[in-house]
Amino acid sequence: MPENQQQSTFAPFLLSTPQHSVRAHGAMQQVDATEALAVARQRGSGVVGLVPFHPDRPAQLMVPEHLEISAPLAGKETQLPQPDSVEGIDNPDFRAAVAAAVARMNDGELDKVVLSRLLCAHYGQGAPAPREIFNNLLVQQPRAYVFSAKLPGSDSYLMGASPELVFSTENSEFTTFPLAGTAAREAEIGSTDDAQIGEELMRSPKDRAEHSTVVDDIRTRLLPLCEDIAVPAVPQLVATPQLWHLGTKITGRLSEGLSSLDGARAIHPTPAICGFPGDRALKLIEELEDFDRGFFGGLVGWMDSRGNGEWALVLRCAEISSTTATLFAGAGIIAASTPAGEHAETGNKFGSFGKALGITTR
Ligand SMILES: C=C(O[C@@H]1C=C(C(=O)O)C=C[C@H]1O)C(=O)O
Repeated sequence: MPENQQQSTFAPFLLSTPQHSVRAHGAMQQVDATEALAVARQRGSGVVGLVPFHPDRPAQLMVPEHLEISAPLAGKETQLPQPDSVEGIDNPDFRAAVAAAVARMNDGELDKVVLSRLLCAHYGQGAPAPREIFNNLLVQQPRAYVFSAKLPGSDSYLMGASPELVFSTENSEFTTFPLAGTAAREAEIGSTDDAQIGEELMRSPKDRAEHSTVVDDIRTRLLPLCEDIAVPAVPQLVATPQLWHLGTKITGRLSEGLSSLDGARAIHPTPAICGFPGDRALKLIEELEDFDRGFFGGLVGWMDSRGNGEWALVLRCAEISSTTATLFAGAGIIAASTPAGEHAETGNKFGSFGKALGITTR
């Protein structure tokens, strides 16, 4: 099948987690957040979609004709053709932005900001088919929220393998599992050295400070919306095939009448992807980043007609057009951050999507 036909038959929305997969079929009705559940109920379906990073921008939510929930999707790994060039491996502007952010923190303006950058792979002969990239992600990132969504008004797809759950509910029980604090798994996976890198991350004052800023803010924002909440005092180590993260699994009971999307939007964007205080971090991101995040750093997910579902952070992702793959990666900056360190961290984060494409990212 010619590549463009293959792209057009790829599902408009797919999400596969270690527990199940969610696939949208048939015509998609665009809805706004206030009417989404009523429409889903009326059509005997659910809601799928994306919420942008910027809290003031409209969400891209759909009620599909059918919503199929089944077993996790299995992929098949393929080696993809190499791009002609990759732009952004070294990004001096990003290092300068980190230095500027650190100066603002030393002036007492804010505690944390997440700054991100792009890596663009150019394919003169046409980018690999979204289906093939998606299959590689499924095989390579088996514990992630692997997602693909067709972007509104274009032939491009946003896809990725996110390790981070922003909010899920099952009846009124909720879970949010923020990650913040990162180390590259540079030693052989499962070796003593690998474990030691994780332990060092657990003991790192810089990463623990970055992490508690996130957990404290999420607790503050959720308290008015829930009946009870349990926040572990100490984070745990969370592994992806490429990285160690600090993570805290927060659980509780949401007040009656609130959906999984209500919960997710109450804490989005968390300081794991924006910063603290949120309004100052958002302004600084707009000042220091030279591109529009769009859905990067937003939410991707689904819910059933009763509002139960799950919303993951749009991370470790790329936008795939007919001739390019644009990868996104960010890192939490605090006063103790260094430009070279955060540049290396974002290079490592590109690596998870980079593996699916078979490209070097640092
Ligand atoms: C911003 C990204 O990741 C986020 C930032 C992290 C950090 O700064 O340590 C860790 C996990 C994510 O919350 C990304 O992957 O692009």
